[in-house]
Parts: sequence; C-alpha cells; structure tokens
Amino acid sequence: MSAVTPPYPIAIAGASGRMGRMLIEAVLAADDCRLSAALDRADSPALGQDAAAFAGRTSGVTIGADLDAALARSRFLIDFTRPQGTMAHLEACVRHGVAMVIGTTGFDEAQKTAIARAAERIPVVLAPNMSVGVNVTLKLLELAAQALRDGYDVEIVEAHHRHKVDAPSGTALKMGEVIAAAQGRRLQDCAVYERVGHTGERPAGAIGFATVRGGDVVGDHTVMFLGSGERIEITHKSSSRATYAQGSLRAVRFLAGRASGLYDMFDVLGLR
Ligand SMILES: NC(=O)C1=CN([C@@H]2O[C@H](COP(=O)(O)OP(=O)(O)OC[C@H]3O[C@@H](n4cnc5c(N)ncnc54)[C@H](OP(=O)(O)O)[C@@H]3O)[C@@H](O)[C@H]2O)C=CC1
Ligand SMILES: O=C(O)C1=N[C@H](C(=O)O)C[C@H](O)C1
Repeated sequence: MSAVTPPYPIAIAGASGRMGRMLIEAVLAADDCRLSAALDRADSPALGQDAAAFAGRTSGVTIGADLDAALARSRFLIDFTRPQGTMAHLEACVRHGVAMVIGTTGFDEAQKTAIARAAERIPVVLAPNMSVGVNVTLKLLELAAQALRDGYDVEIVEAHHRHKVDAPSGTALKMGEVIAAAQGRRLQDCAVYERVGHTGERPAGAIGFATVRGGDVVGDHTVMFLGSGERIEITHKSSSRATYAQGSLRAVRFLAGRASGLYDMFDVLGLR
C-alpha cells in the first residue's frame, strides 16, 4: 500500500447494519477520516439512501452495491458483515490494494487461512473485538491463566442481543484461545461447547463455554477460574457499540502506510 495521508478515505461494508451505522457516525465525526463509500448487499432496501439518513443527517455518500467502484475511491475498507461477505470483500481489496479492518466473527479455518494469505499482499487488522477494554481483559486473562494453571477449572460465559447469529462469540473464542495458549495448550484440544443429559464429571483441563442470547445486550463476557474454596471471575461488559467503532478507526490509523501483514488489536494498541 502506497503512502496515504489524512483524511483517510474509508469505505464501510454492511452500512445499514448495527455496526455499519455506528462506524459511519464515527467516520463522519473524525477529523482525520473521510467517508468515501458505503456498501450493502445488492438486494438491500437501504440502497440509494444517504449513508447517514438513519441519523436524520446527510453525508453526501449514497449506499451502493458496486464494490469495485467503492474501492476505486477508497484506501481502507472496514468490514463488519458476515464471513461470506467478508471473503468477497477481501478478494476485491487485494485487487484494489485497499487495506482492511475486519471485525466480522464466525470464520472457519479455511476462511482464516484465506485472510492470512491475502494479508501477504495488503495490510489487514482482524480482531473479534475492537474495544480497548476487551483487549486489556485478554491481557489480564493471560496473566490469570498462567498463575492459575493447576487446580482451577475455566468456564467462559457470554451474553449478546437476540439478533446475534454466531455462538460462542468471537470474543469468547479468543478468550479461550488466549487462556489455552498461556497454559501451553490448544483450545481445540480442550474446548467443551455443549453439555446436555448425562454428561459425566467435568474433564480435567476442559475450557467450557456457555452462551446467553436475548434482548439488546451489547456484549458481556465473564471468565471464571473455579478452584477449591474460591473462584475468580473476570468480566467485561460493553454498554455501547461506539467502543468497537473507535477501535476500528484506531486500526485504520495503524494500517496507514503499512504495505502488508496480518495484525490484531494487540498490535494496534501496543499490548503485544
Ligand atoms: N470485532 C468487533 O469489535 C465486533 C464484531 N461484531 C461482528 O460484526 C458482524 C456484524 O455485526 P452487526 O453489525 O451486529 O450485524 P448486522 O446484521 O446488524 O449487520 C450486518 C451488515 O452486513 C450485511 N451483510 C450480511 N451478509 C452480507 C454479505 N454476504 N455480503 C455483504 N454484506 C452482508 C447486512 O446486510 P443485510 O441486512 O441486507 O443482511 C448488514 O448490513 C458480526 O459478525 C459480529 O459478530 C460486532 C460488534 C463488534
Ligand atoms: O455480534 C455482536 O454484537 C458482537 N460480536 C463480537 C463477538 O462475536 O465477539 C464482539 C462483541 O461481543 C459484539
């Protein structure tokens, strides 16, 4: 990616979604950013509307479905959509040399590999949670997991709004990965995602997940380290999606001027 100076021209995918709208407001409010395009699906009722119409404002950018036209006038694409949409956007970003900030969750292993391959050609920030608080919580979990390696059972409980389509959340899975790695293990070898019926006793070393869905919960995550005679609970609660949008703009600024590479919010926030 060649040098880019502010105001950074940013395209938003999933423009009429919960995060898309939050991102459009954040880009319009940031002095060093410029809304260059707003994208939605070809059959979206939002096509043809002003990108800020939902807020009763005018941005001068119309929501469209022409990905190539949008990327031709952009240097960054922020994508909070669905895995299938992200993969199509990724291929187009490589063709146009556009940097990507990916907040979408629910990727399978093949899709994660494709993102890593694309990041050999364009710079990409991929993170299941862009908030500063969650990423600091991940560091706390690393420390706790190292100190509580023996004799403590790990359970991760997450709650989200009734519209969320993937489970466990990308954040909960990342928490499990961070804890397992801090203990020299792999999440796929110890994760327990379901318990029903006669389960038998808890396997030693398991990392258990539980999912709550309902109402308008923005995003709650609690990790329990359950020992004999005590338990530690580390909780993060989001009360606004604005934190995810602000984190995404920090990711854009981090990517400006980088040629390629796959990064996460630890890189963006200097937490690695
Ligand atoms: N990393 C982070 O910090 C965060 C990540 N997320 C993740 O972001 C994603 C989006 O969340 P949210 O905004 O709540 O979801 P919404 O359903 O509200 O919005 C998704 C948007 O993407 C569009 N979309 C869906 N499928 C496709 C596709 N195949 N191609 C192009 N566009 C598509 C939708 O259009 P349509 O309505 O027409 O289907 C909609 O505009 C989820 O994966 C969620 O887990 C959410 C919050 C924070
Ligand atoms: O879908 C959501 O809303 C959220 N998704 C992300 C996830 O899956 O972890 C981040 C946040 O929890 C909100």
